[in-house]
Amino acid sequence: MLMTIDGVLNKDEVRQIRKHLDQSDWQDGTKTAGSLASGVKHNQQLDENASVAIELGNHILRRLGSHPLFISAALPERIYPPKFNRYSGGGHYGAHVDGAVMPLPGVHGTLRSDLSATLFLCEPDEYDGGELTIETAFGAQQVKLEAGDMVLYPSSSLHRVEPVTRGARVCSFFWIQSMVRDEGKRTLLFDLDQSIQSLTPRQPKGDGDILQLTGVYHNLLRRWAEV
Ligand SMILES: O=C(O)CCC(=O)C(=O)O
Ligand SMILES: [Fe+2]
Repeated sequence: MLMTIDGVLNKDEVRQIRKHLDQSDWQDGTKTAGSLASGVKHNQQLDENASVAIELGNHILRRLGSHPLFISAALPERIYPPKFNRYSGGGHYGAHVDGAVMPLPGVHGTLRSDLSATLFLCEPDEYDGGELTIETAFGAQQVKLEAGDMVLYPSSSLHRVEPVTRGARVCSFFWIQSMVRDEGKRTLLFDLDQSIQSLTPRQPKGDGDILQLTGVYHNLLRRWAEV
């Protein structure tokens, strides 16, 4: 499932984050390209060990942790510390698939990438090009969101970032290991949860049917979650 999650950050937060990012040292992104991406990556990234990257990343993680739509859709078990990238002057990222298993920086342990995320930190009118093009079963989808909005898509998808021909595209990007690895099962749980959420305010408190549906949700999660 490819979905957008609006308002992960408000415009004030984006402004603050951009103020820090625009003053930061950006490195050539090819330095951190893994074997799957080498040769196709032409962008800039913030050093993931820089204190500014760690602090801004933690702020994004706090916002994600209290975002009901993100939790419902991703069922996160682990989130890679958010990274930051910048494309300008024709910068682009050719077609690739993200690595399946990544070492987590700073700790012993790894993350299996089930979902990939891009959180936009600039408005669409600040740059030309730069669409995130994701191949899906229904054809290629082009994504270019407002600042503060985020796209979530399966890490198994072939994707690319189109050349930025004017201005600069600044984003945060990261990966999520979900409690529910299987995309189809995760989508069923998301649909069930969203239906329960929309029915709940319309029914009397303690309604037996909603209670039963909520039980079904948790019992499916109990069967499918790997924690
Ligand atoms: O910049 C983006 O939106 C995606 C970046 C990306 O695909 C990656 O770093 O693997
Ligand atoms: Fe990628």
